[in-house]
Amino acid sequence: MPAFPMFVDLSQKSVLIVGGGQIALHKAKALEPFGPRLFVVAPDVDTAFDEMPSVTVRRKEYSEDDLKGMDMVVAATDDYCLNAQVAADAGKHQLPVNVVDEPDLCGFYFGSMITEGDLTVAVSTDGASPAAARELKKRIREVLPRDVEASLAVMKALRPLVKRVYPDQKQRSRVLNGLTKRVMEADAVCEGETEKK
Ligand SMILES: C[C@@]1(CC(=O)O)C2=NC(=C\c3[nH]c(c(CCC(=O)O)c3CC(=O)O)Cc3[nH]c(c(CC(=O)O)c3CCC(=O)O)/C=C3\N/C(=C\2)[C@@H](CCC(=O)O)[C@]3(C)CC(=O)O)/[C@H]1CCC(=O)O
Ligand SMILES: NC(=O)c1ccc[n+]([C@@H]2O[C@H](COP(=O)([O-])OP(=O)(O)OC[C@H]3O[C@@H](n4cnc5c(N)ncnc54)[C@H](O)[C@@H]3O)[C@@H](O)[C@H]2O)c1
Repeated sequence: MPAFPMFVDLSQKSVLIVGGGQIALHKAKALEPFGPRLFVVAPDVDTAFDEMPSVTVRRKEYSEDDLKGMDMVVAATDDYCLNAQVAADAGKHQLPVNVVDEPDLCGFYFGSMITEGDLTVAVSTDGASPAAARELKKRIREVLPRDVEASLAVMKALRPLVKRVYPDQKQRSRVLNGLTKRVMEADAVCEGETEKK
């Protein structure tokens, strides 16, 4: 059964990452744009974590106490038994857990993600093929308008005004759909002009 893609507000949330190597760092970088407080616990922690303001490092071995105050957990050590223990502890505390590369121990998966301003595209193959998820993400990125971030910023600014001017929901929906197409087309035209120069 495929997993449901739930877009969760992680700002003000605390995420524990157990493990401080390359894979833990990759997970931290994937989470960072979504604004959570990140806590990394491991005896050996990659120095790149020190450059990340949202990260608090605990240089020590994991213990169940580390779960206190957490909203979500990622197990990314190189020790399968420890990762399984983290998953079991998280279950006990009813915390959602991801164990890297171990779908059977996961309560949630990471998707293959594109983030551009307010846009998030996440591709999941439900673990069938992470390589295919990566390839599909690349292809999707190619068909996105180059300035999608700006288009969304314009639509976000216009939306309250349109809501005020068009109290009728159906009419408002038509106007917003029409405006969206025009804004995205205008971006495409500007892009062409920039390329000609
Ligand atoms: C999103 C991303 C991680 C991220 O970016 O954070 C991610 N895997 C990525 C890459 C990737 N992972 C692997 C390869 C090698 C090629 C291949 O195996 O296909 C590549 C490709 C590469 O590196 O080129 C190996 C691998 N991964 C899992 C297994 C276990 C198994 O298959 O049983 C194995 C085999 C280990 C072994 O061989 O022993 C399992 C999972 N990997 C997932 C996510 C979840 C399901 C995602 C989905 O729905 O498809 C899930 C279920 C759990 C999780 O980890 O969350 C990133 C997306 C691509 C991107 O955007 O770069
Ligand atoms: N590096 C890759 O490209 C890659 C790719 C796919 C899967 N993986 C898998 O992901 C896992 C992590 O890979 P990595 O490259 O980040 O490993 P790594 O060896 O760089 O890091 C392992 C981390 O686990 C920590 N750790 C060990 N015992 C601990 C304990 N008791 N408490 C807390 N932390 C502890 C270590 O301190 C270290 O920070 C491995 O199982 C690996 O097989 C790695």
